[in-house]
Amino acid sequence: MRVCPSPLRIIVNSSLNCSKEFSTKTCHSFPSRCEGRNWANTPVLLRGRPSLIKILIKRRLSDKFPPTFEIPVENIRNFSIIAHVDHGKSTLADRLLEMAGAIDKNCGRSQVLDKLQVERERGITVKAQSASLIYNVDGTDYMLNLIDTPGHVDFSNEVSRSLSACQGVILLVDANQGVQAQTVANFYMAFTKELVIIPVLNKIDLKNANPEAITDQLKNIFGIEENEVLKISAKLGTGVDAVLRAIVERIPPPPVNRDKPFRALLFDSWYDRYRGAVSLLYVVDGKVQMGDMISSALSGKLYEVKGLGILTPQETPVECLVAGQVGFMFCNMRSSQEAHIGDTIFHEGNPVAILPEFKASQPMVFAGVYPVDQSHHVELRNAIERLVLNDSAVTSSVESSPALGLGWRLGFLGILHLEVFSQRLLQEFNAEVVVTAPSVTYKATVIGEKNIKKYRSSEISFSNPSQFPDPQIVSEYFEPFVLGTIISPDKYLGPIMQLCMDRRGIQKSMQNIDNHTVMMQFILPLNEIVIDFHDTLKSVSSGYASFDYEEYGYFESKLVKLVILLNGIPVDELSAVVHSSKASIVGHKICAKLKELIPRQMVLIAIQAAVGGKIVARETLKPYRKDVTAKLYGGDVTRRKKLLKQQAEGKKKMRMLANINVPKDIFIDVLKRN
Ligand SMILES: Nc1nc2c(ncn2[C@@H]2O[C@H](COP(=O)(O)OP(=O)(O)OP(=O)(O)O)[C@@H](O)[C@H]2O)c(=O)[nH]1
Repeated sequence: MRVCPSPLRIIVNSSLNCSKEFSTKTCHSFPSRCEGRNWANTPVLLRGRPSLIKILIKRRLSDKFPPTFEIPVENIRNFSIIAHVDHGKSTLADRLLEMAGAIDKNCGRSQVLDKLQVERERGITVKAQSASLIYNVDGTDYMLNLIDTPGHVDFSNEVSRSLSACQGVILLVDANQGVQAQTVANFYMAFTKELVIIPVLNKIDLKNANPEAITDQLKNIFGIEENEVLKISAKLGTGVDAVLRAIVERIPPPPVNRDKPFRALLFDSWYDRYRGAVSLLYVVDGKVQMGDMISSALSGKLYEVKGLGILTPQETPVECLVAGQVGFMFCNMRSSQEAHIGDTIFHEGNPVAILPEFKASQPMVFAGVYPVDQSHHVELRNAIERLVLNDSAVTSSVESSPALGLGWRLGFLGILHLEVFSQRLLQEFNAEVVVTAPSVTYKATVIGEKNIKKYRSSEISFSNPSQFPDPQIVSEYFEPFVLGTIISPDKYLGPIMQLCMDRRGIQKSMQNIDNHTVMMQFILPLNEIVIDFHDTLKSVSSGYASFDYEEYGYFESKLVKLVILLNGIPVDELSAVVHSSKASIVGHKICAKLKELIPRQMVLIAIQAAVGGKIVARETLKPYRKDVTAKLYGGDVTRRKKLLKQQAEGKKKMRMLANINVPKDIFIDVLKRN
């Protein structure tokens, strides 16, 4: 808590949630003005005696949150809300927060737990967020630790990470759309972890909602009985109290022991300028207090606990965290790599059994990320390190490119993940980047003793087309496949089958989940789905089909390197690895797309695609000289200079490839098929 001199400005906590400011004439009106609102994080302008205001604030905070160790384990419930994209997870989280009094109904914000700018702009959750609520049922206070998770498949890592701190989940299903692909994936994720599943149908207020039919779907697919299903409207708040009661009644308290030595699972972290790495802990045994010396099982390093707190959903400091609780801790972890997701934290000199580390998701797509200006290399390195701390699914290694300089090859769970990451780099760290064409990781078996020695193994992996091994030294190439699940109304079956066949898919199964809806499984090459499969699927099914996928292993494939040449010079940054049957089609598409994307320049540009020295496609971009001052007849010289300056600024946004200026976003845009 910070108290500044007159006029008094009190910020109980610096991360603002309800950012309305208000002022009062005297401090005596403070309690009444604040009654019933969540003001713990609100900056308050007051005139009065600081000491009195401090007392009022403390009293109010302690009203809501008794010292955390006073809450018995049997009154704690840890749960996540899981669902398909847009089925209403964040809206339900808002209602739960409101009903528990953690946020004010009139604070003027929705989806309160979607804190990132990118989440608010895109209207999707990309980062799981926790909140601890105190909720009273029949005269007993319960501490509910809720985690709102993302719905998109590219962020499934966030869901599985969150579930490791929970004993139950709310499986939310849109009563209009019904069971979708991520509903199935999320259900099985919770089911295999043996968590209690509370099925909840949302959006029953919608005119087209059909709760009875969707209840049947839940029964057919998951064997969920009708009497287990709750029906709510998260938007209007209808039935949400029954959800809170079900959480208390159906989900068991965490299986923890407060008498054992301290042991906690580090399951999320973020970077703070002043405090370094902040870790989110699920305390499994014992308790941790301010000033304790703790150790990390993975690094063996020692730290002194400098701060502890719970998220309410604002950061609320506490003196200690006890077994069963979810809370944050900072302890002078200066380097981002020190806060390792899945690590076990314990008291110094008191080793404990290491908690099972959860299986990290493997990155599916890789792309080169380079600073727009090489002089910003160090700043970008720091930004990437800090962002990776908050997004543990991203992997990174250093790489360089003749055209783009020094950069990193980053691994992502999908294209949306890549786009969100680069958007966060810009918004949260002011780091503008060039992202190269995304690619998946291929494998090859190398032959010849000399070559095996050179590569140090007979099997090599590569994700960058520039590392494509010479076909003469390779006996087989392998590419990764996924098992895709598609759920759609049956009237779109034809176009969906056609799309999957076009993408080299093999049908594995088909099941009716009700009279109008089918669930299909296809084995698909990952490189055929990473870029635009989801968008195309949506467009062929008028938006009704949903898609989810999981790894299915590597299979032999006839791969070739499709080299793109600009005026005869090969450009690795634009080249791609493709199946031989698709080389010509993809080559024509890339050349046509490049013709569209590269601005006409003063020289003629030949755009060619080649496989093994044979040209498979060609486009020609005619020369053009743009005299921006041509329209000026006489007039002031400053106008002429202004136009030339604008033209020079435009050129700065271009990258030089094979002596040709190209827009910096060309690498991703060229792969988008539409
Ligand atoms: N009519 C109606 N609309 C709802 C209800 N619940 C949520 N919505 C709307 O559904 C849309 C998606 O809601 P969100 O809460 O963002 O969904 P989400 O599941 O958190 O979305 P992701 O995190 O992106 O997966 C928003 O426009 C909400 O206003 C409801 O009960 N009734």
